[in-house]
Amino acid sequence: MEGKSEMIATWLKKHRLIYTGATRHPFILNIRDGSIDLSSFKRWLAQDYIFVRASVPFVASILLKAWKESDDSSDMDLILSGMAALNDEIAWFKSEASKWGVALHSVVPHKANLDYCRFLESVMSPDIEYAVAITAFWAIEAVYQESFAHCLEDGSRTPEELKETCQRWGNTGFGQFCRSLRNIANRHLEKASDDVLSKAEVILIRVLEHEVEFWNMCSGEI
Ligand SMILES: Cc1ncc(CNC=O)c(N)n1
Repeated sequence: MEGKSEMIATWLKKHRLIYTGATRHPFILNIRDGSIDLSSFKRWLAQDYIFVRASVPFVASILLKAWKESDDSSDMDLILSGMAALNDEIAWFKSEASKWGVALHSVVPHKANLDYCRFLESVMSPDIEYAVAITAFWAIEAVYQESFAHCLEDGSRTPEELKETCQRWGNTGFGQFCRSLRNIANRHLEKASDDVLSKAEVILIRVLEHEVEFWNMCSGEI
């Protein structure tokens, strides 16, 4: 197989439409142009809190795979920093929810969220190779980074009260974290068999589809 060195770039080119669908979703474009409906934002806040909690065991499973399978101990340091960020994030969701009057304990997860959390659980299986799982982790984080960074670019009209949310994932430190994850994924994909490569490509597409469904759920009237 030719050119295994930048698999992520190859796949992003190949699956550009779905990637753009996930990172430039109307939900994000509506934050960026200031037309976001606050009930949609609150729905996102409540549902994402559930998703972020489900991300903790997911990231823990990746930490375990890195410990077992990686040849580079700095992988673990980065993944551990991702876990620490989730801890801060959970505290942030609680304070943000109380600011917006959203009662997190009574939130019922919607179908798209349940489906996505079930998908995360499937990737936690010990049968899923590290290269595949880290590709999924990168994609999950990259979608949020690219989406929220877009809301902070010059010319955006993001409402003042939503800027802190956009900063959470749109900041340059998180951008660097995503680039480091991408480098780790590329390095492991380079050594992977064709079978593992095709599994990683499928996982990447699944993540992007789940992200689109998640935004759809937040935008909808349900
Ligand atoms: C649905 C979804 N996708 C990605 C992220 C970003 N990861 C951690 O915060 C998130 N919070 N929610």
